[in-house]
Amino acid sequence: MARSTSQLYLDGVSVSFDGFKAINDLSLTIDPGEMRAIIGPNGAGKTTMMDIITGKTRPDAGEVFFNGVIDLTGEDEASIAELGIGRKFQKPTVFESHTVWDNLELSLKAPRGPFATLFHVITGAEKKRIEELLELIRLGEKRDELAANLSHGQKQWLEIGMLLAQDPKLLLVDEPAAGMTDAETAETAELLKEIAKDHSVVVVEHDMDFVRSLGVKVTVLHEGSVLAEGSLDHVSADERVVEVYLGR
Ligand SMILES: Nc1ncnc2c1ncn2[C@@H]1O[C@H](COP(=O)(O)OP(=O)(O)OP(=O)(O)O)[C@@H](O)[C@H]1O
Repeated sequence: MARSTSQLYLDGVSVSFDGFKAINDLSLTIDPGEMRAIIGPNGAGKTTMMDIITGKTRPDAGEVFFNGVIDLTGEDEASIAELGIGRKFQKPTVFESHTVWDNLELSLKAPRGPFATLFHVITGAEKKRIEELLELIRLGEKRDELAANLSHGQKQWLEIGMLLAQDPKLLLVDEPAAGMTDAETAETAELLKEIAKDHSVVVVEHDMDFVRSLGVKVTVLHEGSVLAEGSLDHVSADERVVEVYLGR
């Protein structure tokens, strides 16, 4: 697909650590409003790819564009977040000693330095947005609960809600189902599908049942580049994918 109409565009991206090519001529395009699952063995370069997109790691070569025109290799982490790329790390990082509601309120995108945050009076529109987020992340009943008292899965959902409060265009989600109960995993797939109705989403995941339930195009990474791409059935039928990953 053309760069100009893409949400995220990587072309010929490489990065080495001490001479080892963690990302090797990687090319990948995500459409606006697309959800994509990224799978691949340990060390395939999934985390490094996310680090490059979010400005944590600079590529040695290649192009990385957001919204078709914004060269991310020229931006730092803070400005990339500001541009509308949200990243959810594997481990939830919510404010444990605050309530669910306050976690969301503190995350809302608003023009606020330290003083604005301290003296900010929440508007009706902001309250409505928090209500919407609470419903989406299945925590309406837990709004007054301290985040510390949530289950692992609920903390993951809260953090996803906190990212959404920033109004990102693209959400990068690293192994959301890890450590979740089966019921939470199934609910997380539904949640991501709802989010993908109006965001682009990139999900890295090892749980193949979870990936199947997302029902989206899958990219298999291996040794820093794309080994296969297509539906889960398509890539699962690829002998090379079975050999390096699925057959293990
Ligand atoms: N900062 C770094 N310095 C040196 N080597 C690194 C660095 N970051 C990543 N690597 C190496 O690059 C390779 C790719 O790692 P990466 O973490 O991106 O893989 P991954 O696909 O995310 O794996 P996993 O599924 O285990 O999370 C690995 O061999 C890793 O050891």
